[in-house]
Amino acid sequence: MQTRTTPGAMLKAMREKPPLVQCITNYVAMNIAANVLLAAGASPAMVHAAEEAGEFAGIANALTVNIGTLSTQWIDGMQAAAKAATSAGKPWVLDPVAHYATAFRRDAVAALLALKPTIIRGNASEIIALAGGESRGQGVDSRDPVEQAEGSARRLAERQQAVVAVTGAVDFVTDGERAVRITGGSALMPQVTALGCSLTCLVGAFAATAPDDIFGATVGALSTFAVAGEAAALGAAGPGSFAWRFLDALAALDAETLDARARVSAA
Ligand SMILES: Nc1ncnc2c1ncn2[C@@H]1O[C@H](COP(=O)(O)OP(=O)(O)OP(=O)(O)O)[C@@H](O)[C@H]1O
Ligand SMILES: Cc1ncsc1CCO
Ligand SMILES: [Mg+2]
Repeated sequence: MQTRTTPGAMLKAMREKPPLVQCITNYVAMNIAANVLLAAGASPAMVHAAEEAGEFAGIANALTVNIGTLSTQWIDGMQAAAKAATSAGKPWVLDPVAHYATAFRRDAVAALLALKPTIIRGNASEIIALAGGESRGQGVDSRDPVEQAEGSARRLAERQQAVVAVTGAVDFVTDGERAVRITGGSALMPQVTALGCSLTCLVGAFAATAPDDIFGATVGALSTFAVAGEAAALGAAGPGSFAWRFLDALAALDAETLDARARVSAA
């Protein structure tokens, strides 16, 4: 492992001092993402209005920005919050949902990238397109394997001076120099909408807990999903029962089990 603290130690620290995480996320994800953060031990707040998003970022410990259900008013809130987080030295995470699909999304993401996100989390199609490649994504769904996005992720991390996380069957995390793969999870995860969006919020929670180890925090959050996903899949009959089992598995996960089951290898 190339991180300073283990995922389990970070999970424990997060539960001992729950971070306030401002999540600007989409209408589809709001409920499940808030429940995921509560199950993991963080305090979520879904605050996006332009009138208050910047002010709220001043009191939150981390910010996450997801463009899933975008509108002009939301963009103003996202930019105000990102600026406030950056100027207060707090980590913020960008989730560029389907940014390749329309000019509106592409422009919004370009403006957000200019505000220097600390971490970028997306699926393989999103990360390939963000680095300037040809992606096969269909709407919000990835149609590319993560292995194909590894080079794109490294280039994007260098260009943006950010940690980049690509998720899928095997996750990949890089800061441009270090890189790891994380295995685990379940094929049922992409069958439940907005689990990726929820993971982005959890990455924010881990980053709030370990702001001096952003790479390790990202690996910690992804490992938590991988281990909880694997546990939830054991008794699941399909996406419906997987969804509630996943929340239960997250809430039941302890630091020792996480560290014993997390499979992180250098890439
Ligand atoms: N085939 C798979 N096997 C195991 N885990 C998976 C698989 N596909 C996705 N995951 C896991 O699901 C979680 C969400 O990642 P995914 O790449 O599906 O996000 P996403 O496409 O942004 O999702 P959404 O847009 O629906 O929120 C991650 O923890 C990832 O590791
Ligand atoms: C289905 C969907 N549409 C816009 S955002 C979202 C959630 C998964 O990204
Ligand atoms: Mg997504």
